[in-house]
Amino acid sequence: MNLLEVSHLKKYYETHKAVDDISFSIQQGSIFGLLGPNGAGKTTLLRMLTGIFYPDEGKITFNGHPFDPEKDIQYIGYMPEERGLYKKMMVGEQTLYLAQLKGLSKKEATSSIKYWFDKFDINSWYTKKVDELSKGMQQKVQFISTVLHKPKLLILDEPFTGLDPINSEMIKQEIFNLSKEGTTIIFSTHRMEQVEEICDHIMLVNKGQKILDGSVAGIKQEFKQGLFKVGLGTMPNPAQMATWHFNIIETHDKAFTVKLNEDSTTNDILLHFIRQDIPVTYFEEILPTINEVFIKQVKQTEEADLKTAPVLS
Ligand SMILES: Nc1ncnc2c1ncn2[C@@H]1O[C@H](COP(=O)(O)OP(=O)(O)OP(=O)(O)O)[C@@H](O)[C@H]1O
Repeated sequence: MNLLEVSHLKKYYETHKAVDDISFSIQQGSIFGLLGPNGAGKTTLLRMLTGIFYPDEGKITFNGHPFDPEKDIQYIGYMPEERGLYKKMMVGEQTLYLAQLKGLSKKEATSSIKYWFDKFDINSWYTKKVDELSKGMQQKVQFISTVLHKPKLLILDEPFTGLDPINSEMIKQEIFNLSKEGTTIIFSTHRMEQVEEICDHIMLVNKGQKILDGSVAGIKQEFKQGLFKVGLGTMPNPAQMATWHFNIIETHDKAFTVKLNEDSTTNDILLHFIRQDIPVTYFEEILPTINEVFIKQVKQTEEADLKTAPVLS
């Protein structure tokens, strides 16, 4: 089931098209990565999904019905990139206030706060002012404040900024746990290695438009280039490497990166060595990283834009 369906969404700042006809859907429980270079329109899009902005055009369907920001906001948790805790308020008092704003009773809020503060072992922070916490500690409080009301849709904008590796790991595990329990997560970041580790689906936007949308595994398959790593037990001489089935791209000792030619198959690579009695110690397909796909796609749209731009005389 899709928790969110977005259809032909548009948002303009005067004449500038910040979000320009974007459509996509997100399955319940998915961890969906929203990617794009600076100024692509991600924040504008997230603000429409959280009811902060109304779209100029298009439709958002949330949990099977037309999105109603006033009613649905209690089912959404949004951790924006600019953090929004009140600096002079005590941590406990503040989390209680934020949970009640999201519709929890005082009793429910207190019990949820206890659960999360125990889990993160931060009970001693309860009576501290936000001001007295480090940036990373504030980040943890902000994360807790975003999930206290058990949102159906959790939107996290750069949730790991300022966190050390241990705290990043803790938050990452919580993201996985929440997804397993059925929470749908939109995760916006510029850190591509985190996208590979965390997301099951990604959407890439540039200049307000969607340029790629699919499962992480599917996108890696779509952009693969027939590259393989072959490890050999003995060093072949140049004549033993010569074949029309593949080209050698890189050599490291007895390990080779090869590019398969279009009419050949992976078995042709293996047979090439086996027939010559050269032992194959390992064989692995090299898939592109999401970072490589991101750079390739963004560059491609920039080049296409340059070609269609009017020539100034
Ligand atoms: N309040 C505003 N008024 C006018 N233009 C705006 C406003 N907010 C954003 N923009 C413009 O809209 C475009 C999209 O901005 P947005 O903040 O949504 O991008 P982003 O993808 O979140 O970028 P970043 O990764 O840098 O945070 C940019 O060109 C930006 O300059």
